[in-house]
Amino acid sequence: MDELKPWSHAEFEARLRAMGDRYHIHHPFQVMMHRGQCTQAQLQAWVANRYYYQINIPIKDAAILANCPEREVRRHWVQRILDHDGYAGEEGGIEAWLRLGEAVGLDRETIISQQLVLPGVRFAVDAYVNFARQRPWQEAAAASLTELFAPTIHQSRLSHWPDHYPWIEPEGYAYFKRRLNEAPRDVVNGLAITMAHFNTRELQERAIAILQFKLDVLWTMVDAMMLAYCPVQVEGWGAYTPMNAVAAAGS
Ligand SMILES: O=C(O)c1cc(C(=O)O)c2c(n1)C(=O)C(=O)c1cc(C(=O)O)[nH]c1-2
Repeated sequence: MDELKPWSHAEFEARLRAMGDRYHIHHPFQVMMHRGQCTQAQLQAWVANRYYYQINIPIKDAAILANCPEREVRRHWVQRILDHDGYAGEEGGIEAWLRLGEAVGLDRETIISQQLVLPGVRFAVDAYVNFARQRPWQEAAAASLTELFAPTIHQSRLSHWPDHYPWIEPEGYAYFKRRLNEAPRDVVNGLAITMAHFNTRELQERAIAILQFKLDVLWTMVDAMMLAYCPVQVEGWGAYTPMNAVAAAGS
């Protein structure tokens, strides 16, 4: 049987973008957050858990660099590490995330200690880092393409949280503002790599599967948080409390 023809770049990109239907913006925990239905304890728990993602993004990007023999690609990709870690005169995204944590009422030692990070969140984030370590760098670059959908979620937080959660210190919003500038630039670069490398139908379908894997990482993180921080009542059984959720919920 003849091999299927590759999709045109336009069709391939459209198929990648269509996967935004499965982005974590549609997860019930994110929907609750978006509608202003989260308690302060739930928002704090989300920020503390997401910290584990934030600190692992530059480690993931360093793994991509380590696997990439192309200087031109590294010259661009290294900027992602600097965005998060910062450099002289630039505090970086991780510091901005810690300030978001403080703006929602956490103290930075608690966040940095990772004591609130749930096992499910840890497993999901570690799966992403391990993917970047073990797979060809072009595959890991394609996995970053959930960033296609990230500006929408960052913008919705900037637009709605100040009304819904007036107790959040305005200082906390710096992280989301930064990402509005950084993510579109990353996407242009990530898409160019993906278009160039995944150039047969088989490889294009592989790219779709990789993006689904990454969507699953993000979805699984919020699944773990929802189970831990939104009370579930099972008849004849106590409330569900994973090991370290009690301290996080502050109840
Ligand atoms: O708040 C979010 O919903 C969200 C999602 C994602 C994403 O889609 O992976 C990223 C970010 N934020 C983000 O801030 C960020 O720096 C980032 C880097 C990456 C990546 O895969 O390299 N994703 C994301």
